[in-house]
Amino acid sequence: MTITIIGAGAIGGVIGAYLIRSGEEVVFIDRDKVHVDAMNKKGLTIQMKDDSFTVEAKAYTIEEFLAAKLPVETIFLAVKAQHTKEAIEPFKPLMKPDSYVVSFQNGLCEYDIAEVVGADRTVGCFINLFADYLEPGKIEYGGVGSLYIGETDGTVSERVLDLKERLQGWGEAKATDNIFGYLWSKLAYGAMLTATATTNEEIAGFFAEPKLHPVLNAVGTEVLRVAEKQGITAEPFDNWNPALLYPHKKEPELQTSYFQLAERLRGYTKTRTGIWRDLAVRKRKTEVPQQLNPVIQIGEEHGLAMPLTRKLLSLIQEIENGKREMGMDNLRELEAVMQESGIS
Ligand SMILES: NC(=O)C1=CN([C@@H]2O[C@H](COP(=O)(O)OP(=O)(O)OC[C@H]3O[C@@H](n4cnc5c(N)ncnc54)[C@H](OP(=O)(O)O)[C@@H]3O)[C@@H](O)[C@H]2O)C=CC1
Ligand SMILES: CC(C)(CO)C(=O)C(=O)O
Repeated sequence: MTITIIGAGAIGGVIGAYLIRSGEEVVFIDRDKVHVDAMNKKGLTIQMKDDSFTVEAKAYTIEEFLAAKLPVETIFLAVKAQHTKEAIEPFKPLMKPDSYVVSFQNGLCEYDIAEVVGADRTVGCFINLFADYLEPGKIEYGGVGSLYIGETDGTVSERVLDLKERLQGWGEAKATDNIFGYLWSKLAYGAMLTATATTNEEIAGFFAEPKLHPVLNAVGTEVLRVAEKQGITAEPFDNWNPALLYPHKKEPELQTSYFQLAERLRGYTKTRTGIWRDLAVRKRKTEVPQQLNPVIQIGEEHGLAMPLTRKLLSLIQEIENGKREMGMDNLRELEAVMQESGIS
């Protein structure tokens, strides 16, 4: 069965290249024609710390793919959250009755996908590897992380087990009956990482510095409260264990886990978030509103004021709009909101 990857950037590129290498039939669709042409001409290169490999790749722009009238079977969606719906819509008419879309994204994109193709054709995925698009035809695989596949209704279906097997070509993918537990846990962790992206500092330094832990804790706690209200059990992964932070902070284990996380991140060649990269390098809008607005909205529905998440979103949007510089002063503003709110 062909895997059609929509969005051949950091995540789509890494997953696709490994699957091609393991013998899967993979087709890439990306809106960046220069990248598409480079992949077709010289293959797709995955650059790691001490190694690299190149695979032959079949890639199309959206228009080229639609003109070729190729069928679509399994779709892996790996665009930034704000492009979710527009990325799938053109391909919906090409999907077969048993085709489905897997979200290789951060956030709660599964809900957006379900609105386009239906909940029964949407499969959830949590991914925590670290990667960056470097140049046309070249992706940096900057650090290995977990990958879980699961149905949004919590069942472990045949297609989930099949995907898990096929993804072994990338690495140790696992099936889960609690995909939203991973996605909400990543939303909390991701909000903490988003706070780091308001500065120019590396992520590892935040987890290594105890003075910065209170503000990270407050940002993570606010999201985990919403998850709890939703009846979600947030899952641990890759040295991040939400149960050490919320509902009751468990020290000294929490601090020890942050030091371990810092150690893990120091081994990665990708040292900052994709959000930081969009702001500082690629100079474009981030996916932060698509990730944080739903959390704020759901939090408010539960009667939570969400001051830290709101402040974080406004900091990022002001940086996007050129109204604010990146820097540690932004963290100080977040700390002030933390103190006012009493959240720790
Ligand atoms: N990078 C990472 O380490 C991690 C990323 N994630 C998540 O994975 C998702 C993908 O991120 P990432 O791979 O970093 O993003 P990238 O920007 O590297 O890749 C996305 C690619 O999709 C292309 N694209 C955008 N819109 C469309 C469209 N409508 N049709 C086809 N292609 C399109 C983009 O083109 P253009 O550049 O022109 O917009 C880009 O080439 C995000 O939700 C992110 O949060 C999760 C874990 C780790
Ligand atoms: C920080 C990271 C790598 C965490 O998975 C990420 O999601 C991104 O860079 O977009």
